[in-house]
Amino acid sequence: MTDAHTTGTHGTGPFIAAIDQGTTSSRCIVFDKDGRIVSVDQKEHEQIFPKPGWVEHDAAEIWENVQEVVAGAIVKAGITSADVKAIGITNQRETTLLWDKNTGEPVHNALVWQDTRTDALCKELGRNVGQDRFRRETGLPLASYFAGPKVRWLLDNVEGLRERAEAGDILFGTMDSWVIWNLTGGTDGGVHVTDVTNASRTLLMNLHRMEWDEKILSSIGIPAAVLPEIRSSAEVYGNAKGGILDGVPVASALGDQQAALFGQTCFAEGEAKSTYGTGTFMLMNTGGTPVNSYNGLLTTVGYQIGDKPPVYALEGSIAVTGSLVQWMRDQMGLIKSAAEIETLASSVEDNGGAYFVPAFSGLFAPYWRPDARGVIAGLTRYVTKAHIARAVLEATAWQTREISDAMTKDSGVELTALKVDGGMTSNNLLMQTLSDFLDAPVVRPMVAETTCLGAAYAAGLAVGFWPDTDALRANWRRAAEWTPRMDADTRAREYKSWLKAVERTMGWIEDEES
Ligand SMILES: Nc1ncnc2c1ncn2[C@@H]1O[C@H](COP(=O)(O)OP(=O)(O)O)[C@@H](O)[C@H]1O
Ligand SMILES: O=P(O)(O)OC[C@H](O)CO
Repeated sequence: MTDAHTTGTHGTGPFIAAIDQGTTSSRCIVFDKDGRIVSVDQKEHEQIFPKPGWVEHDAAEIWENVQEVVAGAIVKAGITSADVKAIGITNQRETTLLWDKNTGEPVHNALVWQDTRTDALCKELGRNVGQDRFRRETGLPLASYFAGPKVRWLLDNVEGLRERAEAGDILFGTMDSWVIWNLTGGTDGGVHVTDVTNASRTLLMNLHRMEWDEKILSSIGIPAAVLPEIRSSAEVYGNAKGGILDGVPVASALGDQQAALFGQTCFAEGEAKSTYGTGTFMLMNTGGTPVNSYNGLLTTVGYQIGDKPPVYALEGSIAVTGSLVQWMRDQMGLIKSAAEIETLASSVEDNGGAYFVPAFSGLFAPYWRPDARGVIAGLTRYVTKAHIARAVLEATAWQTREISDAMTKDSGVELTALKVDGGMTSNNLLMQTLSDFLDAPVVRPMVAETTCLGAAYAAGLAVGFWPDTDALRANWRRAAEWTPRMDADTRAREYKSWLKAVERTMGWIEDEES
């Protein structure tokens, strides 16, 4: 690893504020013109697990927290709304909310992206409508991960909701829409919009036309009256009404993984980033045309700046990475803090023959198998908790390798380097392992908060705070780099064992159980 630190004093303003409404917390960061962090405020919200496989959030709590962290970040920065030229929004994607437009009340908790309650519904839709149709029109496989089936579940399961939705009283949104609607006035004239990146995660948007797909809407059974207007990722949707940022333009929205792609300045075709948090999401910029995936990736929108044409991306989504480390800490009690996994794993030379495939809620990319469940393979009496810790970290690295292989097959582009960010990238052993398994350099930027940075960049472009993407590229600075050290034979042998362990996870859940 090499270090190339540069820290400087913050500029004197003006500034851009970005709100990241994430899976576990909401945060607000104020950035200066050089893309440096001026202040941060963050608040966690409750994770609600009503049944196995169900995950919900209280959207009213989230909106309260968003207002708190925005005020917190502005106060910490010692500035006023006059110093803030625009607000950008980024968000956990797919998490689905319906609310009453007359009262502003959510009709149910939000159904979180990890929630698997729509598995059976997706199977039924696959039989009736066909998997291919969804792939072709929306770029996505039919899976419970995405928003559309969650909307249908709510309409079917909240009493009287379908009638209210058809009468035009109910609004649907992912968390970007919910935050923007509230920020711009809520029941007092709030704008009901989403951006192309978030819309591309619903299974409802036609990826080629960037419009809601009427045929798909009618086959899933969702009335068009609930849908937000689809807009670009960088334009002024409206001004904040009330609150500490009253009057400031709300000027960007991007799903958090697309925001990280933008914040990592992956503006050229073939550039890729991977974000290591609760889950891991690798995105590669594929330019102006959507690339079909035949290897289990998602075709998605990377970003769209104002009236410029959209830029597409290929994505590999991994459901469980950082959350496996949390599981080791909270459920197994094998470590006291997430950081301790590195010390434990470093106390042994290798995995001792153990491979851990964390298919806790099935496998996402590149398999899309809801019937898979977690497996620790290769156990002997020799294996210690330190070997398991090592296998936990290797699981994240091998899953990235599988996605990188799929990306090369789909795009024809060989990965020359991977830009990384997210909480797990503070783990040096993991980053070295990743570079070893990918056989490519792994690079981490100075500003690790690339998600908020991407939203700030898009908002700043929309209001002319930054002139163009070249100015943003100039802000990107390398903080650390890891290069491969593993020999090719070891890599090939280990990869084969990993793939064998993956095989063992499949088909654990029988049809009737799902
Ligand atoms: N040193 C570490 N080694 C491995 N995993 C870590 C480490 N530090 C944090 N994590 C994991 O990273 C995740 C938090 O990263 P973050 O980017 O904040 O996630 P998110 O945005 O998804 O909430 C947690 O799941 C945690 O277990
Ligand atoms: O909020 P995060 O960082 O866990 O990201 C969640 C993803 O957007 C889910 O697709």
